[in-house]
Amino acid sequence: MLDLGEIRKNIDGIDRQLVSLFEERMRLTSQVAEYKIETGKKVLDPERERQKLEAIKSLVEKEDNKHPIADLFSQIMANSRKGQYMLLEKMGQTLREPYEAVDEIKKEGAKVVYQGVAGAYAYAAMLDYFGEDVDNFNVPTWKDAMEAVKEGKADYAVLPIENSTTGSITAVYDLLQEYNNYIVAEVYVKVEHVLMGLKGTDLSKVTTVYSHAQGLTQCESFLESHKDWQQISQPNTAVAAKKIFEDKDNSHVAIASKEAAKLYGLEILKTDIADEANNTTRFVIVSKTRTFVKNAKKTSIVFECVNEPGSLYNLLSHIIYNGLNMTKIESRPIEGRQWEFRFFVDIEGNINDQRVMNALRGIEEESRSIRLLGNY
Ligand SMILES: C=C(O[C@@H]1C=C(C(=O)O)C=C[C@H]1O)C(=O)O
Repeated sequence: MLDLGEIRKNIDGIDRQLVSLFEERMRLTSQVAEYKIETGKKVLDPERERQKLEAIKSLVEKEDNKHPIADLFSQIMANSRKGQYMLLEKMGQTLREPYEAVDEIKKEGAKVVYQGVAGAYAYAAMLDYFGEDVDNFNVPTWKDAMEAVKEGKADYAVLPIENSTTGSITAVYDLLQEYNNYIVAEVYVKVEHVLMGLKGTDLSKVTTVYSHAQGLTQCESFLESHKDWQQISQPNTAVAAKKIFEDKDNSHVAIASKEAAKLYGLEILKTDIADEANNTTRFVIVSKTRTFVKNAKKTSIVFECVNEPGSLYNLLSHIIYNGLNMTKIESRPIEGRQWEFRFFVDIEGNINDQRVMNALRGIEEESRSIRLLGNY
């Protein structure tokens, strides 16, 4: 009968040796880092790593151990690189481009662009962030809003990035990649649909309800109890509200935001009519300048990795290794390279946080490309 306790004691002895050898190896790789700091040589040396893995595989006696030993040494080398990036960042050898750190994003006198019409949810997000008196204008598309910021016609654009029920707004992610604009803030707007009509509207005499198709779908249960109402969709909810105001027919009602009701002087006939009580959209405030608030808590990046096994896993390992919390990952196809993707990632932390610096450094060194999208 084998003695489990005895076997485990032997394993413990071997592990002690492995740990001490590992630490000795890490000390040597720190010296390599010092050499690299002096000479400007890159941390990752793929050829050396390839040769190392081949050499290590040839050392094993048992064929079955070839794969596990290569796996183990890949991890050891990846960790030695992470340690080296940490040293490089600590020594001030950062690759990060400079940015302007401010106490607050400047709102006074700012010109703001949003997509849609007054009373739409982007409009509500803008008022929420910049205040009721904001100098603003609107454009037909999200791309127009990005363009207005790029050309300096607006200081900031307000763009929806994700909805709690329907998910990411992928077209906006693509625009963040296409334009060199930065995310400087975010705003969460609860999409609260209300029923509105002309002052004194009698619900029992209503014949027609206008809204955006999404608005009608999102209030399905409420509309079930008004089956006799004809449902007519409009380009967006604010246009539906405007229609009620212009048509002056008190048998017509609209489903839109509270802001739209206020803007067109309509009476709110019923609140909270959406099926999903916590329907929220997250908007980002985008600027042409690299200006981030000092107390920013979230870092957004976009990177591309090479198309080979484990490459995404390896890049994400920089986030895990530095103990950071990843709050979002979104993949989007890369134009002109079929079935290759770029990844948009949000992590908790300020870009001056040592752990964030280390992780971004590692991803920067080992990805095909990386761009900082914002810190807010
Ligand atoms: C330690 C070095 O840096 C990196 C890590 C390696 C390792 O841990 O063996 C090997 C090559 C480099 O990618 C080195 O260049 O020797």
